[in-house]
Amino acid sequence: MITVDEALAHLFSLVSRLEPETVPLREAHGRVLAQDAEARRDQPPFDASSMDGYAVKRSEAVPGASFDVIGESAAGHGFDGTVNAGQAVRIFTGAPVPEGADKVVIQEDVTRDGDRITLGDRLEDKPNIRPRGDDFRIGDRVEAPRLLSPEDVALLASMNVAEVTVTRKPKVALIATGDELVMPGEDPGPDQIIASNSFGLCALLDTLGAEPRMLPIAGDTREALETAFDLAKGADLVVTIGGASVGDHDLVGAVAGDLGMDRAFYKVKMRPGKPLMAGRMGDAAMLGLPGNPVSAMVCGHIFMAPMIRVMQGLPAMPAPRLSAKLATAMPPGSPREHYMRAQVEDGTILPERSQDSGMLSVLARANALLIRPADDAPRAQGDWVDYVPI
Ligand SMILES: Nc1nc2c(c(=O)[nH]1)N[C@H]1C(S)=C(S)[C@@H](COP(=O)(O)OP(=O)(O)OC[C@H]3O[C@@H](n4cnc5c(N)ncnc54)[C@H](O)[C@@H]3O)O[C@H]1N2
Ligand code: MOO
Repeated sequence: MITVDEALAHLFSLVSRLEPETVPLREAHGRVLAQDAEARRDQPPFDASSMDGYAVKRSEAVPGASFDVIGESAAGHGFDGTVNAGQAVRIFTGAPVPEGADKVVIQEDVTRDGDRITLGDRLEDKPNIRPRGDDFRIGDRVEAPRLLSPEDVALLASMNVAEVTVTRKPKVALIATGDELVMPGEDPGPDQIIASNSFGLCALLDTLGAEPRMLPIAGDTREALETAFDLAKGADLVVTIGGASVGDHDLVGAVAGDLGMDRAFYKVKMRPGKPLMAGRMGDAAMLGLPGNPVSAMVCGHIFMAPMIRVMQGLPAMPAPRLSAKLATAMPPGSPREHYMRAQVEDGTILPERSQDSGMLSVLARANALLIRPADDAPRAQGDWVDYVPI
């Protein structure tokens, strides 16, 4: 059996960055920038007022000073003339500051009488002006690779970037295997259960910005699996669920092998997730996940998600880890690296009482996978441990 780190190294060697494509900005959220995007203008494009008030010369803005109001500058409609000594222009937030003015006195500090204003006794020192290019300048870049957040999209819009070049979405085919499985909403027979893993993994793939495709459930026969692999053609990654262990009906490895899968490894020294397999299958990478529902989801976070990120052009990195203080002592760990379902709250982490890899209710209420290294020594309450947020 290989370690989790060794398995990840194999998985990274099975995938590479996909081709770039250009998409409208509206579709950029959650995509990974494949080419730097460049600001097409300065922002603000002119010295802009940050408040509603009066634009004057800063040197004249002293308590009690009076000015003639000679015009108005509103957002979208600037003032054409110049502000000279003793003059003010009525100005609104976002409007261009007129020539000659270098301060905006907020209207709360001003008394107006017709076209004459007088400043109050206590004035703010701030100019209340956002200088041209203060936010960004023409040619400034958002650098690739970058997973685009809603804030990035807002910035790109402001830069007048209407389209971005991003990595194409990884196409992922999901194959659930097992005669016992039926789809949610169907009527299960007495020995049957509902297929849950492909739904959880599809949802995870959605959040990762991939393009999942759920194939029909494949029964435990060679023919059914061959048909499923055939339907998966065209995918960048084929993910099978179940049938990975050593039982008489666990056929995934054998069928994939017969179909030409070049296996990189089988079995990882981890809990849950031991019977994991992976390899190359024609143009696609293949990841065989164990069927136990928690094992499949944990492997989704620990192995599938980092593979997707590499296909998107992001660096080859394990799932990001944080650390927290243990809320309780723990007995010695097991010989396999253990990803324990746990709850993190206010910087402390509490492992769930049940760590059965069939218990989805436990996984669903957990918000962390507490990582115990292989053969970990007993841990005291208050010890720092690593975890992967989920
Ligand atoms: N003799 C041994 N038995 C088992 C071993 C072992 O080393 N020696 N490993 C155990 C471990 S660890 C795991 S994990 C499981 C994995 O087995 P498979 O990948 O072959 O998965 P299945 O047998 O097909 O299913 C296991 C379990 O999960 C349910 N399942 C499967 N697919 C789904 C799905 N899409 N949605 C919901 N539930 C699913 C299935 O009904 C089984 O209950 O093997 C252990 N056995
Ligand atoms: O590895 Mo199994 O995934 O421990 O339940």
